[in-house]
Amino acid sequence: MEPSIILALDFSKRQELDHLLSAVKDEELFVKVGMEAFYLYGPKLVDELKQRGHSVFLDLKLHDIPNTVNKAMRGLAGLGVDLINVHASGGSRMMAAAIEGLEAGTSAGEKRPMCIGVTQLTSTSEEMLRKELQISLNMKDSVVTLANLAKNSGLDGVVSSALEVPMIKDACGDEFLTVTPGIRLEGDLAGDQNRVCSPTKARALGSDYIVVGRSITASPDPLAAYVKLKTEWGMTHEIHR
Ligand SMILES: O=C(O)c1cc(=O)[nH]c(=O)n1[C@@H]1O[C@H](COP(=O)(O)O)[C@@H](O)[C@H]1O
Repeated sequence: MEPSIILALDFSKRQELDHLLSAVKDEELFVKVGMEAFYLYGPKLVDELKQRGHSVFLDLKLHDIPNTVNKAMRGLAGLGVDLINVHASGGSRMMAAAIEGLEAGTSAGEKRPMCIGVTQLTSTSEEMLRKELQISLNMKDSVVTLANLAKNSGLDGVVSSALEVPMIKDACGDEFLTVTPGIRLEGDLAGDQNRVCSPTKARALGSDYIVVGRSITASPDPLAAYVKLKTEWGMTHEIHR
């Protein structure tokens, strides 16, 4: 059973990353390693986090031709991460190839990493969708279309804003995982995020996991921020799968 708050380790300085980890050292953690840290510190960092007993979400948002994604996932599966992602807009063949690659790269007796598809990034607004990306669907319909595509391609869930979770659960079922970034504690700046939500509201909307970066990492007291988040999200909220 892992904690359902995913802490984004978005750092390019190893010292800052270690400082955060030492602030929350007594917590049972589900951490996320994204592009910022992985491109610099790579598989070694993932290995260290696993050695410390943390659950790890490797957030590299793969988006390429099916063959490349398949081969990349074969290698990444060997890192022993718990959760990994692709962009759902890469299409059904790409997503199916990702799952095949993960299965092929997972050693016998081990559990393959759960794989989720990013629907629309939480930094994307309704206006960007329409004007820049020229997508004729509104945000909720676009997110649900991509969630259905991800489900039918064999993925375990999706990344979206918490605001779209009820529609995703209606369309794809309760078991289909929803992982929701764009979480802000009251008073925190949204920054580059457009579709933001508080932890309390995310829980009420039925999110399975919330992803939190700057509300904790940019806080002068990261442990206090993490504990506040845990309280608002609900300490007893656990995922059973
Ligand atoms: O896949 C993700 O994790 C992700 C998808 C998305 O749509 N939006 C999003 O913010 N994220 C990640 O979630 C984290 C959010 O960070 P904060 O905005 O600092 O809480 C970052 O590491 C993003 O890369």
